[in-house]
Amino acid sequence: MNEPLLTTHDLSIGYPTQQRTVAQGLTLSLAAGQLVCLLGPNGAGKSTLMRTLAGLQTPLAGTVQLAGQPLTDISTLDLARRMSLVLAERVDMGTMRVSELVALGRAPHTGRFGRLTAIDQARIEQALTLTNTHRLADRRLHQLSDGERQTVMLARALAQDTDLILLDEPTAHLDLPNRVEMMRLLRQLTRQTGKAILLSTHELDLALQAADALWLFDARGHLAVGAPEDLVLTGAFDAAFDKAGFYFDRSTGTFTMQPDENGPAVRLSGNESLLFWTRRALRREGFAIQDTADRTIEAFFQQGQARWQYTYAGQTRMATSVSELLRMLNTS
Ligand SMILES: Nc1ncnc2c1ncn2[C@@H]1O[C@H](COP(=O)(O)OP(=O)(O)OP(=O)(O)O)[C@@H](O)[C@H]1O
Repeated sequence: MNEPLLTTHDLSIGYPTQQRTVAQGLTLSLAAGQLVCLLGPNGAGKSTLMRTLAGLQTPLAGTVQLAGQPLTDISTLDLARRMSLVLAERVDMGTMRVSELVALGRAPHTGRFGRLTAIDQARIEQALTLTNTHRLADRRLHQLSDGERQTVMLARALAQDTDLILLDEPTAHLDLPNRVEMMRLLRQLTRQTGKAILLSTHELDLALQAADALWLFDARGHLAVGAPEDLVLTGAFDAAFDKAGFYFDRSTGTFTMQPDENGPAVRLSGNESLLFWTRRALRREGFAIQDTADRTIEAFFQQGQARWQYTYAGQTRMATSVSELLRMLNTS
């Protein structure tokens, strides 16, 4: 494990004027080269922790240290050279061009007159290339979609070229392929450049796949820390998002709606890929799936076409789609 870059000791976070403690006793560590995802239900404390780690909010108690140095001892300029922050809130940048915004990422490095050197230009180029935002460089910020703006904000943070990057919900406005791409890029950055990245997200599935570690808040402000798989296997993951009506299916790693199971029981066998989707449909419709049931369904492929053979009370019928199968079950 690399040296810790960001550490907290017995940290309490919250809002003193409202007498609101969001979480306490947080002793955390983020190492160089690590991608950590901060997860938790709405209102658990993710943004509050992010802002406190970035020095935008004063801790109620305890300390935050960057490479062993208390955050409070680091000047604003030095902090900007070592830590970049992308917040979820939309910032009104007026008519600034994308290329100008990304160049602003170099401000902590460019000295009094803000003149860009060849190194600064190279970092800006690299940030635009990595985030695939070259094509937007001449556009004005108010002409971007929310997802494009989010990616451009990451480009600015990359141009800042800090060892530590904090991102509050960087995938919030992205479509699925771009969410996956963003996670892949962040993971690649930690691997190739040794940067430490902490991001808060509601993308549980992607976080489980991409993160080296999770910091997982539950609704009461308790924080569990560990490898994604360990937090799933210990039950911490289910518990953090515990709510009536759905459950975390450990065999697929997804949250699933709790089935009503008020319909008759069926026995299901056959081709694995068909079984997965047939099971989903049966559960949604309230059928219980049991190995001892009288109603049996065999799912298989015949000349490349999916088929479901349904047998009940000595009668066998063949369905050519899931919806046809459901109709048969609901009428017999
Ligand atoms: N300025 C504030 N003053 C007082 N309480 C606040 C303030 N901002 C947030 N809170 C409260 O602090 C708690 C944590 O909020 P926070 O925004 O950190 O949660 P979050 O995990 O980021 O939520 P979400 O997933 O909804 O973005 C919530 O109960 C919230 O109501």
